[in-house]
Amino acid sequence: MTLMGLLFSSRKKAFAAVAVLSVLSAVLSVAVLAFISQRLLAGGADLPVVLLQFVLLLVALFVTATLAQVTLHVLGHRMVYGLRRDLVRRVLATDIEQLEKVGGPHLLAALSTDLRNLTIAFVHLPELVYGAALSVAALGWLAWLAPGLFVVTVVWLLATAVMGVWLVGRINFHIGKVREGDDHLYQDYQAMIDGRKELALNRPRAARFFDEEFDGHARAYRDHVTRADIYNGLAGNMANVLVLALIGVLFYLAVGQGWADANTASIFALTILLLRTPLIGAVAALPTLLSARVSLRKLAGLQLAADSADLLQSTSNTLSGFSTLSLQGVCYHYPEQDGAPGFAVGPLDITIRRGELIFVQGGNGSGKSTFARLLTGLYRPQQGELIVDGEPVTESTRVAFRQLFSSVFTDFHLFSRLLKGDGTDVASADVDAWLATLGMQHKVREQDGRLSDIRFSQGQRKRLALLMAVVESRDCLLLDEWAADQDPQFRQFFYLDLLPRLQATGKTIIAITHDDHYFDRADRLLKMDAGRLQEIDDLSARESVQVLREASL
Ligand SMILES: Nc1ncnc2c1ncn2[C@@H]1O[C@H](COP(=O)(O)OP(=O)(O)OP(=O)(O)O)[C@@H](O)[C@H]1O
Repeated sequence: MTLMGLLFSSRKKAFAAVAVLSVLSAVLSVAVLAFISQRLLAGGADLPVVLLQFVLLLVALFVTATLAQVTLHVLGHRMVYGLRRDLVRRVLATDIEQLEKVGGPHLLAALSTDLRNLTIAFVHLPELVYGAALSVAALGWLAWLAPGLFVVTVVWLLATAVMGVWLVGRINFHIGKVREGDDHLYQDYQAMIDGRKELALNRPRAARFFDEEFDGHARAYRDHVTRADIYNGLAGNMANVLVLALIGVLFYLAVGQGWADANTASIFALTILLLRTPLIGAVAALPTLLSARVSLRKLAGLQLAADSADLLQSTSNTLSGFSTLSLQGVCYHYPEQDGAPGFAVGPLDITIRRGELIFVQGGNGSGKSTFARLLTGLYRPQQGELIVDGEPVTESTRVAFRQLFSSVFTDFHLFSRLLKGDGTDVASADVDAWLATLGMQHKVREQDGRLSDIRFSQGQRKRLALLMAVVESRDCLLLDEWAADQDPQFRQFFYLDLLPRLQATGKTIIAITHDDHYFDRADRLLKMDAGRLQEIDDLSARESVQVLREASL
């Protein structure tokens, strides 16, 4: 969609008002010129009246031009605000598979660079709209004054525009590269922030990262943005010189060749000088408009979910109270990379009964976390089905299905806001009780529905993430290697005391774990191996897993 289309589609009436006001102020600008040439310069006895009319004309011009610009500015910034809201809502509604495909740095670049480009373009839009209206009004007047000179003017301006097309193509090319450069730079910033410890400990790595990755991208960005600006400057200068040349040509044709009198030629010159400012302004605004066009394309390329009114309304847990939850023939392939096939999981067949405590074990990279993402509905099975109490999960029930789960994944994010699963506030007493259970009561407290602090060690942050998950009071709790960062005492407390306590409240618990000492605490033990799931159903087999594991250590 174009900028104008975007603006027009959402607020038709306001846009129409701006257009009318712009045309009116442009007509008034030309009227001021006409008044100067026809009335003021003519002189006469009624000068006070003429001056009063002149002042009134100027006041009318000031009011309409200001109204047009203010309305367009307000409209433009509202538009950007709406776009920002839509974009964030759509990101929140988009499946994590797509978000992972796009990647964090690209999303950040879209949310910052693309929105900024659109904002800047909207700031320049008033000049363009006004310039276009002024050009039409001024050319109309010139056509009425001297048709011959008008035709020359139009042909000259069109020839200028045709010459400008090549330059616009070059500017557009470099603007596209600048936007790609933004994506690379965001990737570098992300690596620099996430890898701060590694880079601080290894200065040679930091130096090579700076020279080979960041600096290369920053230089490419600099070169493209410089070229875009040079071509733009060239376009501006060319427009300026050709417009001035046009004045010379018009004077020559009028006075030299007798096409019109000197007075008409002067009026043409005055009018073209009046047009020069918006014309140069339009050329100067070109890169911002081209950037906005590239940004609109980039935003469309993210393939985010469509926005809809009920997107963020809290989903009632319509599937609450399930008896069984099954995966039937569920398969999932990661996309291939550099010609190599992606990792494949499945077919997975498993039925989980309400209230069970299930452990999932398996080697690194065997597919446990992928299984967890499929089970929780975060990944869409490419084959097979999720089934709740005999009913397949469909597109319309997928979001509700996800609301069955609370989770602590290995790459969890710790929010400070405490919320129940239905989006309501958590009772302070519950939070305090859980803080005490998790041994965090002296470190952090609940304050206005938030945790007073979240800057803790990884093990402590995981305890708070568990607190967040349990106060949600959802039916199922999924924990991905939760105990891996806990000290031995708390790990023991977790397996022997906390999990049974949570299970006693009716929760179904699926815990991915390598802690084979506690495998016998689960109702069921599942093993993931090269993307296939098998159930280890007798204790002796569980012990053999344990013995094998100990032997391999
Ligand atoms: N985002 C991704 N894109 C492509 N492939 C992926 C992605 N995430 C995981 N994989 C592939 O899937 C395989 C299984 O990953 P998964 O995270 O499910 O393993 P895991 O059993 O949880 O491992 P670990 O015990 O090390 O956490 C990985 O070896 C990797 O090849």
